[in-house]
Amino acid sequence: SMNMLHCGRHWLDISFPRVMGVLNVTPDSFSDGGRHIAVDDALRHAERMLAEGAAIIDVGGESTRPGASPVSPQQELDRVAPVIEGLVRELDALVSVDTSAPEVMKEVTALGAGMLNDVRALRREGALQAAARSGLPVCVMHMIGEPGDMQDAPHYDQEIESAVEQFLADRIGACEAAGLHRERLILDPGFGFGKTVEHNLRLLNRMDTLKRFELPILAGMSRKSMIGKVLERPVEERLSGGLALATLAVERGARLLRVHDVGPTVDAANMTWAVLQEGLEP
Ligand SMILES: Nc1nc2[nH]c(SCCc3ccc(S(N)(=O)=O)cc3)nc2c(=O)[nH]1
Repeated sequence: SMNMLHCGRHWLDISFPRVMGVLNVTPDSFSDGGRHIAVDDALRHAERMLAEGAAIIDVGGESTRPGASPVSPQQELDRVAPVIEGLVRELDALVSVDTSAPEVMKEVTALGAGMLNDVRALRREGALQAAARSGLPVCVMHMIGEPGDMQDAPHYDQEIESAVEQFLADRIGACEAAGLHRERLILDPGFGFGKTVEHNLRLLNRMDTLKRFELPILAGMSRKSMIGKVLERPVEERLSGGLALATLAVERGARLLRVHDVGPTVDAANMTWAVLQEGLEP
């Protein structure tokens, strides 16, 4: 139904805004010697985010920040598999996996992942089929180009919100044609993926147009350059800006917020929700 997402062995109530905590499993922390320490560190970080109110932990084996270089599915799996196993077995966490690779989707589903998060919106060969077979909810996100070139003078022949809306409508159609029911989809405008700062600001301001799809919306703006460029703050000083964006995203209809600073964002989202609901729902 609209308000509950079936995420493998978890049911996620999205009748109110939920926070997704970002867990970095960067390659350098997984050099052979450091693997176990790095996995333990990751699990402790996840435990803290869960204690701060994260409903989901988001793990990715491929960096998709601007300029990042591609990784093989095996490299992705080597990075995320040990962490997913720990998250599932030790913390019983609802785990979202950032991947575009069908092989990774299949393997992480077997490991107990609860959600797939594909910044390429299942456009890779075999991804639609793998996502459909997983039975999991899938976040499909708008991105133009690849991380290596997406920020090279991003340009659109139409308004950004129309381009994003058209792209997501097309992906919803492709998913349904592949037997992936639209109720399993989460939509994401993809802040920072092939967009200028002005594109990102306009996109957030007009994000309520995505409500027409009647599907949950995910927004990921935490510590991104749209904050840095407006406030002229380095990445470690972008929390206040990020909370302003999270508040606006909830007001514009987002139900999932992908962030690094879980506790503060949970409070900002809950405060915003209380105003929108004009009270503390039973
Ligand atoms: N669904 C979903 N998944 C995501 N995974 C990531 S990783 C962030 C990569 C990045 C870093 C920094 C900039 S920038 N140049 O704007 O600061 C852009 C992209 N993000 C998202 C997001 O939003 N949604």
